[in-house]
Amino acid sequence: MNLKEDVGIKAANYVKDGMTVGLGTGSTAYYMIKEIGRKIKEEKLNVVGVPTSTVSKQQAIDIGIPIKSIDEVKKVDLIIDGADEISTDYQGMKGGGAALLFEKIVATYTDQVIWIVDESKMVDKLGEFPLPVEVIPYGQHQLFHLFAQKGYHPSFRMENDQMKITDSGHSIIDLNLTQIDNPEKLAKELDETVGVVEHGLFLNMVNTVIIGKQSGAQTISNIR
Ligand SMILES: O=C[C@H](O)[C@H](O)[C@H](O)COP(=O)(O)O
Repeated sequence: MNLKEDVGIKAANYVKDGMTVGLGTGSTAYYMIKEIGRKIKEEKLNVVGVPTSTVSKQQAIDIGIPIKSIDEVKKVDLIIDGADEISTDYQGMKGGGAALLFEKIVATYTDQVIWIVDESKMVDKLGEFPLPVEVIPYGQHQLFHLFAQKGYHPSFRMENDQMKITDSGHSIIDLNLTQIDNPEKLAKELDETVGVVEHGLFLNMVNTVIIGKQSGAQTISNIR
């Protein structure tokens, strides 16, 4: 069974007629977007999608999901998105696909947040996956040194031997932390660091998690 496909399809069932839906990014969200496209075509589902990246936007356009930007809608009813790690207390890390900024903006203005993951993403503590920090290019090497001095083992995100540039023109510094004991403290510290635009800690944000398992998907609702 393709676990990402399974949870993508299950999550699309939360989308009801007339909703405005945040379209997450990544290899799991891909299946959710595909399923919403199918429902529009075959079941005449009537929805508007708010994409969180140029990749999701293009996929939505290609399969006929009507889209609007976050600034063109009054509010978003639901966002369905992937995650890189989810801890046992349902805090998340995102941004492995460099879409964290738009994902966090859309999630912030959304009534209900659903994350879809395969079981490999469930962890005791966040931090094994490198924490993405989106930074303004001006001064980014100073920031890199600052993170190195703090022992955060930074690395610039690369793509085809070039620095990865996000949809909003920023760079990404990944922090190789191994384990994050206090995500709230680290999030606050990064929020207060000049030059940091956003980071991949998505704390106290998710309402529902759908976990793909070989034995059958598990849905955890009413998280907050
Ligand atoms: O920037 C990318 C997003 O945060 C993704 O949702 C996250 O990286 C998970 O992606 P995937 O489903 O491909 O593992």
